[in-house]
Amino acid sequence: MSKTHNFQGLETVLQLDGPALDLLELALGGLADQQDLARWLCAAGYVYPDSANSRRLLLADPDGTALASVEVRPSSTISDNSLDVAQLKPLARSEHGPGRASRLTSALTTQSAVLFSEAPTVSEIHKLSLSTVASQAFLVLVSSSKRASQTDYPNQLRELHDAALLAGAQGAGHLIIPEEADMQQVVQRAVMEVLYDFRKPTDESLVQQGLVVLFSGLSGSGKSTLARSVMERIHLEMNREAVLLDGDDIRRFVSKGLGFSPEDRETNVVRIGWIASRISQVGGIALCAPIAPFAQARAQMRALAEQAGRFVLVHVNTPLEVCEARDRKGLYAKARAGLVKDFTGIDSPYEVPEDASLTLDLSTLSIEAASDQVLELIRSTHH
Ligand SMILES: Nc1ncnc2c1ncn2[C@@H]1O[C@H](COP(=O)(O)OS(=O)(=O)O)[C@@H](OP(=O)(O)O)[C@H]1O
Ligand SMILES: Nc1ncnc2c1ncn2[C@@H]1O[C@H](COP(=O)(O)OP(=O)(O)O)[C@@H](O)[C@H]1O
Repeated sequence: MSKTHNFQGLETVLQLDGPALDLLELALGGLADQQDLARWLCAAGYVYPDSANSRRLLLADPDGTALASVEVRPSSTISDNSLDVAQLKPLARSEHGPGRASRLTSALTTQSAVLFSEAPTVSEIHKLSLSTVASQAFLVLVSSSKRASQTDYPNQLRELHDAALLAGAQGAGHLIIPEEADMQQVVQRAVMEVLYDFRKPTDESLVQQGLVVLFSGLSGSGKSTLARSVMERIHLEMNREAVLLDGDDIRRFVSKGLGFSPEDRETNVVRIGWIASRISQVGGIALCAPIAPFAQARAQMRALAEQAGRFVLVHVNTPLEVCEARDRKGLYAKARAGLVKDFTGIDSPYEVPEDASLTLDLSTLSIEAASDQVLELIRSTHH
């Protein structure tokens, strides 16, 4: 999610993520409307129209480098709950994203272009090399931000550059257009003359969508046991990559040193959310099994995950009495005796989720029956 803070105490800095950065770059290069950028900033919750009394913002990349400054004010169109942007000024060159050197961010004024939506096929290269105009052509791969974040994208770019060499074309580059921008308009602004348009209708179902599943519940409720069973079945039955981010492992390797105060728990859960969303971004399935007792941290995890792909929350609501009776680690006994403080369910709260896609009581359901339900949910979120 976006981060807003003051830069050297002077101006508000908005740290943008992938699609917003792509849109900013297009707007700076004259390929997208500044107004599209304003709408995106509002829709994604970066700025709120009613709180913007004409102010200057610095738009930064995730490293905090300010790429542009912009003035925003509430929209002059009364019905439009958005912002007007003015004076969008570049400050630094972008360095994020794949294939930086061959990325098109302003109009190709001198060359004619051949458009692709994936790496050129052998027959397309052949057709191109026979053409009398091939030597004037520039090959352009037109992609979305989502497509460009997939792991095979660098390969596609390499194949595009090879194709340009083989066909004797002028060169190759790629245009990354976020879903929020008008693709047709960007292409028209970027390319003066289209020699061939080899683009194929994009079938989104072919782009494997990532998923984050959060199993939240009390210690001993069965989160890890269930998540492990789900992971094995995803590998076997769906032939997909799934990674288990177990609460205990994360505490050992990622959140070592953190305790169980509400602040430390939030930090822990958001870290898991960040790692999970990176897995999801490349089409993987991340299964997370922390207690995650607080709604606020779960919401942050959801926001991170939904930027990358899908998110589902499974509430493992095995009753406290059962978890306590299991007490595999003896921690409930210690908590009751006051030897362990801030123990969830004893002297630290568990806020029951109101946004769970599934609620499973593992004192009455077998692991097989529970994992059947989770698998069904996962399949239904994957078309
Ligand atoms: N005070 C306190 N409260 C709750 N749990 C405690 C506590 N101290 C240690 N443990 C052990 O730590 C595991 C929970 O860690 P999590 O990272 O999942 O918790 S949280 O999401 O950050 O709230 C949890 O493991 P699981 O049983 O796998 O859930 C406990 O074994
Ligand atoms: N139906 C069930 N589902 C999940 N766990 C069960 C079930 N019945 C018994 N158990 C036992 O309960 C314990 C749950 O522990 P674990 O999966 O580590 O929970 P958590 O990760 O929520 O702390 C395990 O020892 C598991 O064998």
